[in-house]
Amino acid sequence: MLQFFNVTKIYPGSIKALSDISFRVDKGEFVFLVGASGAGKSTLLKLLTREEVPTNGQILVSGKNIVRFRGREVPLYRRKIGMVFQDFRLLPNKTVFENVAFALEICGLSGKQLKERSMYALERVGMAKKADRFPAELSGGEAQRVAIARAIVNNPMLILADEPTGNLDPDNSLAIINLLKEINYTGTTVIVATHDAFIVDSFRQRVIALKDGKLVRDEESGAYAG
Ligand SMILES: Nc1ncnc2c1ncn2[C@@H]1O[C@H](COP(=O)(O)OP(=O)(O)OP(=O)(O)O)[C@@H](O)[C@H]1O
Repeated sequence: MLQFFNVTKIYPGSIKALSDISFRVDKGEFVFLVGASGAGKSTLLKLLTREEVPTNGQILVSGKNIVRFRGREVPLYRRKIGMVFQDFRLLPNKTVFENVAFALEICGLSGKQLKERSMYALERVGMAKKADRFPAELSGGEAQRVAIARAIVNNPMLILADEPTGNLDPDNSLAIINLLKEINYTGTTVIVATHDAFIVDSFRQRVIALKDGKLVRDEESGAYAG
């Protein structure tokens, strides 16, 4: 489903964030991307969302070289990816329902279908009953559930989560990763960047470890530390 070929990313100022990275993730896999702060995890995710382009190397997603995308290809590609962030990034002046529906509106959906699909996504994350609340009225765990509903409402092929448990306590962290696992069971590929050792050790999934921009470990059923 996605493949990195010898990807290097050098930011202005000669900062080498990623160095000669190659790996492949198949459809339906669940991957923890681990590494200390500054190891290059966010850069790798930004290459996948096409917020950044590699300095060298190629990235294939669903058979397409995303490095070569031009113009309209980029927003169309991004619609197929669900993003989840540490700080939730919900729109404060929109309700829970509106936050999720907004992702569909951008794609031109309206009316009954928009309502049904938004409510179904909220049901999947257990937040339908709070559809009319505003983000400020939610706990961190609830806010992250809504963010996940927003990420899945378009039926993405890929979910990228950048430190999704960074603002949550251990119980909520487990619940959020369990939710991402449930979504993964339905065939969506999931990549979670994290430095939460407790989470990684609890779930024992594939682990790709970065250190100083290099891929230093790729293990099935891995632990946080090698
Ligand atoms: N836009 C940028 N311009 C210049 N340097 C950058 C930029 N973004 C990241 N870097 C640098 O690239 C390296 C990798 O950063 P990155 O954010 O990918 O690491 P990370 O593993 O996600 O860290 P964290 O867990 O703290 O988010 C770091 O040295 C960082 O300072």
